[in-house]
Amino acid sequence: MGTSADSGASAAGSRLPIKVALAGASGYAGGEILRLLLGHPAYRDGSLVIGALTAGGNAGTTLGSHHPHLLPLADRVLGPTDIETLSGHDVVFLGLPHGNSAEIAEQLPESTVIIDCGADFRLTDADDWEKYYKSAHAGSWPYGLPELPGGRDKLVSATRIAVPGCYPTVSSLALAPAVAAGIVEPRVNIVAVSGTTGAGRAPKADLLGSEVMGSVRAYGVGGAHRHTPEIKQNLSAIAGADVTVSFTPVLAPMPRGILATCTAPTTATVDEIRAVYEKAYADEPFVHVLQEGQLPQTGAVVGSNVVQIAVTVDTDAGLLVAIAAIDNLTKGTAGGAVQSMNLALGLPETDGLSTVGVAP
Ligand SMILES: NC(=O)C1=CN([C@@H]2O[C@H](COP(=O)(O)OP(=O)(O)OC[C@H]3O[C@@H](n4cnc5c(N)ncnc54)[C@H](OP(=O)(O)O)[C@@H]3O)[C@@H](O)[C@H]2O)C=CC1
Ligand SMILES: CC(=O)N[C@@H](CCC(=O)OP(=O)(O)O)C(=O)O
Repeated sequence: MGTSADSGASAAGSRLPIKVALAGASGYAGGEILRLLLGHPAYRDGSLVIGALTAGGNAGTTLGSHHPHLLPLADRVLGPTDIETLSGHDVVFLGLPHGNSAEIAEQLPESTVIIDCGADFRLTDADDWEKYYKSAHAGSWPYGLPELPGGRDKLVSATRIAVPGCYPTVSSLALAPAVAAGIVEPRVNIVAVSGTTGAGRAPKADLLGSEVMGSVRAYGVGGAHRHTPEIKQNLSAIAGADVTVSFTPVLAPMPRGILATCTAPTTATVDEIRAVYEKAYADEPFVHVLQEGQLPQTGAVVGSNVVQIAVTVDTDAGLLVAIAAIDNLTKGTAGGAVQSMNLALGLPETDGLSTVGVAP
């Protein structure tokens, strides 16, 4: 890890107490950010304070009416998501639907650390953005995935951070070591099963309990899902050349978690591959490469910021098989956002983030 507690104390010290605002507090990502902040050592010792909390149509209601588990903040009334409410903070988290971040970001001072959980600033290629999001490209910001090669350096002292999508987080980390080491051909296939909180909280007919329970279904197939270019961007940057990505998301009847099964052609042995992964992630506090014979499961990472990864080789098929699990709301959004905040402010990177899940 590149950030020491000592340098953290001095960097954050220049802004103490750190005042944090959150836009989209009634949503799933917003609720999870607040859960993590309430357990953050800086909040507990008073050096981080939680300021404005905002929403869209739910402005004027209490946080507790949306997140009854966030008891210490239950009586807070959500404000409107506007510049007046969000000004005057050191850190502003944006947990808003895509397309809402740029207008807010451009009105806040450069010195404000803005951490966007939406997609608006993730893609560097304007054509990709326009093809998948059907709107004008707002630009790109440092990408909030420190475990990617060179990823951490971009976040230290950053004042604008784009938190990755949940599927790109798990898929990129599952494949990055193999791609970086050149032990797979640059053609990867990813099938990832997600819980329903990945779709957000806004009501949608095909996400009604009775539509989702007791059934598993693919969606966004055939390269249509907007996370395809994001995964391709990450892996191609690591490879230094184009990586072809086939990505198929699958919706499962569970609230949290993603299990991604990733394959790529290889001639390497399982021992060679394991050695590559163990070396790549040896110093990463949140990436756990499992022992031979163990397999990741979403139930083991609920509420934690951990990515569990297992790697093996299907020798008959000539394929590397990397399987990875995350909690989409923690490492897949809010945990990644808080980890990025820690790096940006020079706080210890792991502060407020558990490696211990909730099970069963
Ligand atoms: N859920 C996940 O696993 C992940 C989510 N993300 C991203 O995080 C962001 C938030 O997602 P999530 O929390 O799931 O979404 P939710 O639908 O659960 O929450 C959205 C939040 O934004 C507010 N909001 C909606 N429209 C507007 C608007 N026009 N102006 C102001 N506020 C508005 C909502 O307020 P109100 O209640 O008033 O409508 C709510 O607080 C999205 O960009 C999403 O893509 C990223 C990775 C994973
Ligand atoms: C289950 C489900 O619907 N998941 C969401 C992805 C959630 C996420 O990470 O996405 P963004 O931040 O890019 O919206 C989807 O497929 O659209």
